[in-house]
Amino acid sequence: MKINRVMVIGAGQMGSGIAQVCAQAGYEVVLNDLKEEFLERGLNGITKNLSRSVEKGRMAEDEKETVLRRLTKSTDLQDAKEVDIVIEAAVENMEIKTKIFSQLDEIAPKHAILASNTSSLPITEIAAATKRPEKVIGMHFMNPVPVMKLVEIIRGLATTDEVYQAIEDMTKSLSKVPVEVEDFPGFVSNRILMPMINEAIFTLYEGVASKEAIDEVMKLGMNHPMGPLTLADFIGLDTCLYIMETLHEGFGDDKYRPCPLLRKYVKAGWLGRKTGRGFYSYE
Ligand SMILES: CC(=O)CC(=O)SCCNC(=O)CCNC(=O)[C@H](O)C(C)(C)COP(=O)(O)OP(=O)(O)OC[C@H]1O[C@@H](n2cnc3c(N)ncnc32)[C@H](O)[C@@H]1OP(=O)(O)O
Ligand SMILES: NC(=O)C1=CN([C@@H]2O[C@H](COP(=O)(O)OP(=O)(O)OC[C@H]3O[C@@H](n4cnc5c(N)ncnc54)[C@H](OP(=O)(O)O)[C@@H]3O)[C@@H](O)[C@H]2O)C=CC1
Repeated sequence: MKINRVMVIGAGQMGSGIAQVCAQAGYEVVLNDLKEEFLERGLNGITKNLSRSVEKGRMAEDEKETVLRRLTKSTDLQDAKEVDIVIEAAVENMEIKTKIFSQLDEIAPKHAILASNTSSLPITEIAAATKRPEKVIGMHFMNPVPVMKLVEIIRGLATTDEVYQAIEDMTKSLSKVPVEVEDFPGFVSNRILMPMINEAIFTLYEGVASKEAIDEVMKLGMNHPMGPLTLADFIGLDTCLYIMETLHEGFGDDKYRPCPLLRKYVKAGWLGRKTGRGFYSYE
């Protein structure tokens, strides 16, 4: 299965990172979002990353221009007509994702793979919104995409070996390391990471320590590159809450109950770094 043309849906922090690494690996990339301004923001981020690589002498200026030329903007899903794979990285919401997948199923060529970068939602349920569940798969990148090596690959119940192999090959072509996991809520990464972050928020909520102290303990004591509250801000508190809700509902176990403080911050619109305020302020 030959993949040349890629559509990435969602030009947020994940979608723009995925578009960047795909373009750097030589794929033609259509980056789709609802509005032109989100695409501009995503492309500005990509340009900044590439410029930093040029400044550091890791990339030539003409290579940067070549990479940028491989990226096309789109605000119309109809642009999926000529791609070999779509990687969806819109918000972590089942209703939105299933709507996108059922539309893509009508638009994308028959041979096209429909992949989701979902952090936690069941791939089998997303696949059921299409008439090609055998070509639907989870391709879960980590944030920041240009830096992190892992891609978790999740098969839905109907995903074929051929489609799995194509995604594994593509992951390697992006200089990333594929790890296969089964389709259960949160997969492996967020089943382990997100309860740790949620517990850090409970620790703050219960007044056990200040936010700085909690982060310092995990950074200096456990050698984590970022403390859990800084990491939550980095991921996005809305995304953290969606993931906890998926774990809570999916396993029906109260050990996954989202911390009320997390809910409160999301209700306030304090979503972390992307909105300028979360547990910390970024203005
Ligand atoms: C929620 C989910 O579904 C799954 C997830 O993704 S969970 C989140 C997983 N990610 C993590 O846990 C990240 C934890 N944090 C880290 O690993 C590090 O703090 C970090 C890599 C983000 C930054 O590292 P740092 O050493 O503190 O900072 P810094 O020196 O500025 O950056 C290191 C390198 O990363 C690059 N980098 C940092 N942020 C970047 C970004 N957003 N985009 C591109 N490159 C970035 C820098 O340019 C730098 O590159 P060079 O060394 O080659 O110059
Ligand atoms: N943040 C992280 O660390 C990680 C996140 N993920 C997953 O990646 C996905 C995206 O997360 P992230 O990039 O952080 O989120 P962001 O909020 O940064 O970006 C999401 C983007 O998708 C756009 N969008 C929403 N609905 C649609 C739609 N119907 N069609 C096209 N674009 C749409 C949003 O626009 P608008 O602003 O208008 O809503 C926004 O620009 C989620 O599923 C998340 O769980 C996976 C790994 C790590």
